Amino acid sequence: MAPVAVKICGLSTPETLDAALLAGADMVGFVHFPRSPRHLDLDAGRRLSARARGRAERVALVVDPDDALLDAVVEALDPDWIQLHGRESPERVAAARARTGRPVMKALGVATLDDLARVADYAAADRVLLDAKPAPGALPGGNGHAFDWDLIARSGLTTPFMLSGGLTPETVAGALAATGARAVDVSSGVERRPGEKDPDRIAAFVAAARAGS
Ligand SMILES: O=C(O)c1ccccc1NCC(=O)[C@H](O)[C@H](O)COP(=O)(O)O
Repeated sequence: MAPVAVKICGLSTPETLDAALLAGADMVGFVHFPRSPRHLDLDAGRRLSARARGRAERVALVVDPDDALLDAVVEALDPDWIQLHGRESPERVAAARARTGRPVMKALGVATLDDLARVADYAAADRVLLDAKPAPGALPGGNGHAFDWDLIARSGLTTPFMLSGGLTPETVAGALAATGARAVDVSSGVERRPGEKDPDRIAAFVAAARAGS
């Protein structure tokens, strides 16, 4: 069986990006969303993404982007993936995929079985990322909250997914066992404080995910 794929999201410095690459992360995520403590402007995103080129799959994360923002992010970061982390419809996912020529990962917030039923609507996405549904007024993601993993088994979900939301080096092995996920994503759980990644926790997360495979 292939090893569990690991994405480290919200990287914002060369040092922490290098820590993720050295640890063997499969995907590295760059957030372009001004409200986020992990926001990178396009110039900073361009530099970090270039640094990771060919060393991991680079993910540009945007929230309800219009076409102009999609174009600008693709021009600057030349990402391997686009992650849509807002309220994008299935039609918008398909349009973003066609416009950018990049695979699209669509994040879906999960709090109930009904939320998991929505996965079936997103066949246009190349990958679905299941994250905790944010509280009203909170950021769309990166909140460090887990959802009830038992919902996944109860839903009968058969579509492959990336598991996200409140994962840490301490919990990721249990999450893999509980959900059967073959891909995981983390942001807050490898930080010292919002927006400040910890290289040691990044390494510990990747090792724990691989050990739990
Ligand atoms: O990380 C952010 O600041 C962010 C802001 C706006 C939309 C999405 C965001 N992050 C999305 C991610 O992919 C996170 O890794 C995911 O939500 C898990 O975050 P966490 O629970 O903190 O590990």
